[in-house]
Amino acid sequence: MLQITNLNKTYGDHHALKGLNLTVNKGEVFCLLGQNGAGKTTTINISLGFLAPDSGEVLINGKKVGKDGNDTRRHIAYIPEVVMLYANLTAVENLDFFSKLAGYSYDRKQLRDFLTDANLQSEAHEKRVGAFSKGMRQKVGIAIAIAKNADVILMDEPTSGLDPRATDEFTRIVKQLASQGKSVLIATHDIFNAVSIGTHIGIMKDGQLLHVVGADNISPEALQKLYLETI
Ligand SMILES: Nc1ncnc2c1ncn2[C@@H]1O[C@H](COP(=O)(O)OP(=O)(O)OP(=O)(O)O)[C@@H](O)[C@H]1O
Repeated sequence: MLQITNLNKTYGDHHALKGLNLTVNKGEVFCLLGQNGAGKTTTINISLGFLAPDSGEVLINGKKVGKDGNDTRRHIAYIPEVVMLYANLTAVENLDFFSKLAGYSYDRKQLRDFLTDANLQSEAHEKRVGAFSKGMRQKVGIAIAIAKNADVILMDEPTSGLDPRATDEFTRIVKQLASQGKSVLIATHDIFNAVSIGTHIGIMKDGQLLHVVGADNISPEALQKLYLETI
């Protein structure tokens, strides 16, 4: 579970987060929409412990990011827009490397099973990732999150540059992760995908969350209208 309470962050005299409150319970997918500069990446970076807030706190399963750093890092995974992997290593080797960094050691079959769970086709498991598409790299990133047994998964712009089929596949995997009890926070500009992938959708402007809607209660058209009226 991810709980963000009254988070404030300034860069010089720019107030990037203004008392942000946001909760992602187990099994929820929270899509955070907002213009460039709304504060989405700042929120993710503070949640990961990369940046310290001026005030407020982020709790991962009840433990405070920063203060209980080792406890929170173990339970959180981050999938950036472009997943950074070692080009000369295979998918299995990359997964092995990043799993070991997180303190887990798996045999080859377990590693391949995680890649299969992330929907990476088996022919790609033993191939070097240098030539992988964005969608394939993302699947390795998801396999890393699964292998790490992260309860909270943060994603930045996961569907930008994915073709419709890859977006559909990605949507199914995220729903599966949520059905297993993960809490997923996705920063995105993709309004249509937010409605299909999210359980909740938040619209952020100038460091504040101005609306939170349940994805079941809104059509893509209505969300687009609300978004354009808000930002
Ligand atoms: N290191 C920094 N130094 C100064 N200002 C920053 C820094 N990082 C972010 N900002 C400013 O803080 C505000 C929020 O930025 P942030 O990157 O969190 O927004 P965002 O919603 O993620 O935008 P995008 O959709 O472009 O990724 C912006 O006005 C940005 O210019």
